[in-house]
Amino acid sequence: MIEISHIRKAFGDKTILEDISAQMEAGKCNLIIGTSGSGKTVLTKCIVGLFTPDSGDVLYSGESMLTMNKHEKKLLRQQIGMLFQGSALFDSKTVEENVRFPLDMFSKQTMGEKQKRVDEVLARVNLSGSNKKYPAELSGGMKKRVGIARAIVLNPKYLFCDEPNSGLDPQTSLLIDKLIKDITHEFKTTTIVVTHDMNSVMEIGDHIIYLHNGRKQWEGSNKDIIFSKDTLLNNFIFASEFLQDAKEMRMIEASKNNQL
Ligand SMILES: Nc1ncnc2c1ncn2[C@@H]1O[C@H](COP(=O)(O)OP(=O)(O)OP(=O)(O)O)[C@@H](O)[C@H]1O
Repeated sequence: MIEISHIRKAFGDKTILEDISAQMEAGKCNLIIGTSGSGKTVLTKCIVGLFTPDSGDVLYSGESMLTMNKHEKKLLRQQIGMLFQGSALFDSKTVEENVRFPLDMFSKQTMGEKQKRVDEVLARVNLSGSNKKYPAELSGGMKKRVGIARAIVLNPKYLFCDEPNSGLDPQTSLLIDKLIKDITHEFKTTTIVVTHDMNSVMEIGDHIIYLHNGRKQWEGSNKDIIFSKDTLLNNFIFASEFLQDAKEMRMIEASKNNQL
């Protein structure tokens, strides 16, 4: 579990994050959502240690990241898998070289052991047989799956996904969401997904943190969201008439189910 407590971050005299506290639960998909510029990336960078908050704390399994020494931070980083926006693969490396990269950096495994692990994670993301391909030969969805394989190759406790659906068609987005959800539940990772994708919010949002102007405006699950009366959240999530109708239908469905 990751706990953030009273995080504040400013750049110069511009306050970006104000007093944000939340818990990211293990074995769950924790989503950070909000309009552009609301502070999602800055908050995520504070959580992974790329930015130091001006005040507040970030606790990984109860231990403050801010007071860790260099060695402890290095150990923590090895427990964090990251899926970057746009996948961030090395174009000059093959799929298997990309996926093996964290093992080359951090593990003392033999080449044979690394190969076995690479094959395992490629199979997990349904890319067996693509080992020798180069990123240029892959579709956007395949690149994301390579990115996911690389993010999980060290068996991370924490998995960060930055806008995993950006640039993907709706059908491929669903597959990527399903993969992230399954991996989270299967390996009990504490997964944090930064997203704009409303479908992801409803499909994989076990726990959602909604930021507005650098503050936590709302927190809850995808089930709570349909009944939320928070106007800002409603305007953000159910922006169009179509989505508003979908929300009403879900509310009717949910209340019917409760009556059964
Ligand atoms: N290194 C930085 N120095 C100064 N200001 C920054 C820095 N990084 C981000 N900001 C500012 O912080 C605010 C929040 O940015 P952030 O990137 O966290 O928003 P976001 O919610 O992730 O937006 P988007 O959805 O567009 O990615 C913006 O006003 C941005 O200009």
